[in-house]
Amino acid sequence: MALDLQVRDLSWGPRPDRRIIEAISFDVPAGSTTVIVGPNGAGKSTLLRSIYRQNRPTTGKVLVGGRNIWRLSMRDVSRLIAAVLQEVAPDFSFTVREVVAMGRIPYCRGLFAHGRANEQIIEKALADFRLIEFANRSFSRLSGGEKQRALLARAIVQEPQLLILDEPTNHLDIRHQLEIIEMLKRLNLTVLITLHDLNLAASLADQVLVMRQGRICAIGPPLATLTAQTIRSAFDVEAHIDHHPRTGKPRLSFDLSP
Ligand SMILES: Nc1ncnc2c1ncn2[C@@H]1O[C@H](COP(=O)(O)OP(=O)(O)OP(=O)(O)O)[C@@H](O)[C@H]1O
Repeated sequence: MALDLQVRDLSWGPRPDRRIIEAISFDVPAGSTTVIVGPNGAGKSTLLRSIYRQNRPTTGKVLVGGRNIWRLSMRDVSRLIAAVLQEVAPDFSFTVREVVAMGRIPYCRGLFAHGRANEQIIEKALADFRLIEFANRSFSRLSGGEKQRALLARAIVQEPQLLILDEPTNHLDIRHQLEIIEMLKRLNLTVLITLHDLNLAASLADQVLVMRQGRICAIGPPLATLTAQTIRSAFDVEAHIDHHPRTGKPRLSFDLSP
């Protein structure tokens, strides 16, 4: 069962006189996907960190399934929300299977998951993310894209109601990018994700949230938000938009403003 996310009047800054995100309010309906896009420094990662309890909001609140996440224990939050954020992946001296198994910690007493049900969940994620051949290898010896897939698998085995992902495709080759997008579409989860690739955003999103200078500058379905005008105002580039011949989704190409 997926739960909805409600973000209300959320602001955060490192100091009282410096706000990086300001007055952000939006909903992600249960089971749907919202993609956050915006130029470098717009505040996308800061917004995700403020939703995932890393930044205590300066103002506002975050509700998952109607529950204020700051009023829940960390264990309860870990059963509700899984996140793969931009922080450099720690140099774990664990195997890939062990890293993925850590996603089961919120459901276990010890550090590693035991029992048949846990093992099945972990093996399925290793297979879904094409990690079987790396399962017994040290996480620290993987390539950037392989690490990314292992961290995504760890988030999925957490069986969250809400999945928060910051640029999960940035190290992936095109095949793995498309596989991750297809997998996210199939999950019955509420997903909040940042992407720089506006074509991937158009293909995945039920809703697109466009950010600029710490604020929302557009929010709505891809066809209403990924317009030439919004893209010009957020990114200062010209966008040419047609439609993918098979899927009918918006297809975007860009050049610099004359
Ligand atoms: N803890 C912090 N203290 C001071 N400034 C910060 C802090 N965290 C982020 N910033 C600044 O806030 C702005 C927004 O950063 P953020 O990482 O949220 O942007 P972003 O939209 O995710 O960018 P990118 O697309 O480059 O990843 C940047 O100018 C960044 O330097």
